[in-house]
Order: sequence, then C-alpha cells, then structure tokens
Amino acid sequence: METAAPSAVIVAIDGPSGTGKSSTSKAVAAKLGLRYLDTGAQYRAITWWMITNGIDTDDPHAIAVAAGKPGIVSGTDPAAPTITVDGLDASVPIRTQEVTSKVSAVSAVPEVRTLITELQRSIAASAEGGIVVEGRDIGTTVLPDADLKIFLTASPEARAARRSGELRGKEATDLAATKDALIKRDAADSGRKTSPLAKAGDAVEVDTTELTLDQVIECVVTLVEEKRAGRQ
Ligand SMILES: Nc1ncnc2c1ncn2[C@@H]1O[C@H](COP(=O)(O)OP(=O)(O)OP(=O)(O)O)[C@@H](O)[C@H]1O
Ligand SMILES: Nc1ccn([C@@H]2O[C@H](COP(=O)(O)O)[C@@H](O)[C@H]2O)c(=O)n1
Repeated sequence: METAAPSAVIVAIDGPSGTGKSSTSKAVAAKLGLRYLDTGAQYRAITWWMITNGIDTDDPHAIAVAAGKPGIVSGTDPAAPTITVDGLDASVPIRTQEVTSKVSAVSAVPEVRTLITELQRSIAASAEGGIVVEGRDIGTTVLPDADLKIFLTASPEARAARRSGELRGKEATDLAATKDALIKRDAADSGRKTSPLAKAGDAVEVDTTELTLDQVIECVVTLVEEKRAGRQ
C-alpha cells in the first residue's frame, strides 16, 4: 500500500449515519488545508450506476459481475467536492431516497469493497499535503495506518432530528420514520461480513449528541494539531 509524503497528515473519520462526518470532515480539511474524501459518495455512486443500468441490487452475484464497469472519480477540494460516474455529475442523483435505501446492499458485496477500497487508497496516497477521509471502515480497513482516527457517535434521536431538519420541505419529515431508517442502515452496515462499520481500537471517540457542529469541528482540529505537533 502506498503512503502519502511524510509531512502529510492522514485523518480517518468514521461513524454511523448522521453523526456529522461529512460536515465535520469538510470543515476540518478546509481549515487545515487538507484534501477531503467522502467515501459514502463513492458507494452511493456505484449504487446509482447499478440502478440506472438495471442491475438487481438484491442480487450480490449480479452486482459483483458489474462492479468494475462504472468509472468513478472523486474531486477532493473540501470547498467543492465532486463525484462523477462515467464522466457524468452524480452529486444530485446519489442523494435520492432510492439510492439511500439500496446502498447498504451494494456496499456489502466484497467485489465492490475491494474496488472502492483500492480507489480510496490511491486517492489518499496522492494527496500530498494530507487528507481527511470519512466513511465507515476507514480507520479499520482502508487506512489502518492513518495518523489520527476519529469515531463520531450521537444518539439516534439527535441524528434523526438533524436529518429531518435537512429533509424538511423536500421529502416526508416523519421523525420516527427517519430514525427507523437510519437505525436500519447502521445495522446493515455494522452487520455485513466484509469491512463492517466499526470503531478502530486506536480511534478517539467523540459523542456529538450535545455538541454543536462548530464544537465538533474545533475538537477535531485540535486533535489534528496535537498530532502534528507531536510528530515534529
Ligand atoms: N453537532 C451537530 N449538531 C447539529 N447538527 C449537526 C451536527 N453535526 C452535523 N449536523 C447536521 O446533521 C446533518 C447530518 O450531518 P452529516 O451529513 O455531516 O452526517 P454524516 O455522518 O456524514 O451522515 P451520513 O453518514 O449519513 O452521510 C447535517 O444537516 C449537518 O449539518
Ligand atoms: N467507508 C464507507 C462509506 C460508506 N459506506 C456505505 O455507503 C453508505 C452511504 O454512506 P453515507 O456516508 O453517504 O451515508 C453507507 O450506509 C454504507 O452502506 C460504506 O460501506 N463504507
């Protein structure tokens, strides 16, 4: 596995859905001049491609056979992250309810994980000044030698309330249904055989339930700065 230049800092941020991984990672990367990679967007992109190409997302064999076909490219500027599939901007369609409901089944297929993990490692290795990579298995599997690993948590109630706030005006905002859906997705992601959602043994756990987003960002920035200072 290739690693980034010695001065670069690699930060892995994992955790269940709605704990603030994307918002925190983007802001931390922007503040510290690092690149940013949203690995969930990559699993969403491959899921979107499967749906639009008529692949049965309940058929792991069909998914495995097709897994190498889409060309997924992630842009890592934290101010404007991008995701394309076969050259098409996928940033909007990957956020639909249909993709969200099918992404756990697609991302559980080992052939999908092998391909996406290789892609993630090559992006991290080419981020010369360092990168914040967020997902579910970054600290445990994708980048086990990351300089700093963070595992964000929050109560299901807080996470559902955050998600409902996002959805208001766009789709149904039933708090109980939102909570059930995220608990179900977390259970699928934690329960799969290959590279499940899990906290690395050496990750710092941050419970964000009672923290504002700014407080979480500040906490992670401090942890990165401490890590950098300790390496000098
Ligand atoms: N500490 C916080 N307090 C209040 N709202 C927050 C906090 N952290 C994040 N949010 C809000 O919660 C919502 C979900 O955050 P975000 O998308 O960053 O979570 P996530 O962990 O990346 O979720 P997913 O894994 O499902 O993509 C966003 O609207 C974000 O602004
Ligand atoms: N490292 C990762 C990241 C994500 N997944 C899967 O993608 C889904 C969508 O992730 P979001 O962060 O965009 O909500 C997630 O539910 C997982 O199924 C993954 O497996 N590994």
